[in-house]
Amino acid sequence: TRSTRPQRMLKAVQKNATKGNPQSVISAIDYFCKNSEWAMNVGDEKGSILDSVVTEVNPSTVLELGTYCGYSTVRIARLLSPGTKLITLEFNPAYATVARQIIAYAGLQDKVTLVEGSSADLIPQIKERFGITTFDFIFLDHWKDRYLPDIKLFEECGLLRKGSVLLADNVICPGAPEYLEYVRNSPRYESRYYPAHLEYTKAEDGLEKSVFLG
Ligand SMILES: O=C(NCc1cccc(CNc2ccc3[nH]ncc3c2)c1)c1cc(-c2ccc(F)cc2)cc(O)c1O
Ligand SMILES: [Mg+2]
Repeated sequence: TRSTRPQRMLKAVQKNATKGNPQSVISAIDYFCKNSEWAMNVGDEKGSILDSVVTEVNPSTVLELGTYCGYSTVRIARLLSPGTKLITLEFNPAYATVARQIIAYAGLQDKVTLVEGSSADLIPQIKERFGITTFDFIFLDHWKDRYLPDIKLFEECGLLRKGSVLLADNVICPGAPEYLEYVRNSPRYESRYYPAHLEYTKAEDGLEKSVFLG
């Protein structure tokens, strides 16, 4: 049967990247998406903004919602201090299978815990399952209609502390209007929009960075 796009992306990584070299894995995926098939990775333009925010925060505890093929997982994990791990959550088992292999190819498997499941189920379990009190950095890149319910869930579960940084992909395209309205109008967040473009296209998109004020 015909391969899937994530499987073809994995093949491109295995063919064009150097094992254990995260930057070469990032470049191989971007090349594949620009020259072969578009895919919903955060991409190089928004990825550079992600890099700068992660570097600025230098987080000890990290959560990513929406692994897909692991592109942003690799971007984040390659920047973490030694001993720091990130938890990434993926609902689609086929995506998770490819992501594990791409993360391993980059040599970052020891810095990543990939959990299969949905945010609604996992978020309330995080404290007991992973011994985490609060997150320093959260990257939202899963179903766009889950951004708002999930940020409220983070608050309810006490997973945010004064200074926790949430970075949301696709706030323009496909869009997360209710989430934007919430973080931009809530007195509990300081929000800032980083304009960019939808990965590998000229369409407008951007990232919203929101700092929890406690
Ligand atoms: O929709 C998007 N991504 C989310 C997504 C999408 C599908 C499946 C999953 C399954 N993974 C999943 C689900 C629920 C979950 N709960 N907790 C974890 C978790 C994980 C996740 C997206 C779309 C576009 C886009 C498409 C088309 C177009 F024309 C323009 C733009 C661009 C992006 O950058 C995007 O990020
Ligand atoms: Mg995205």
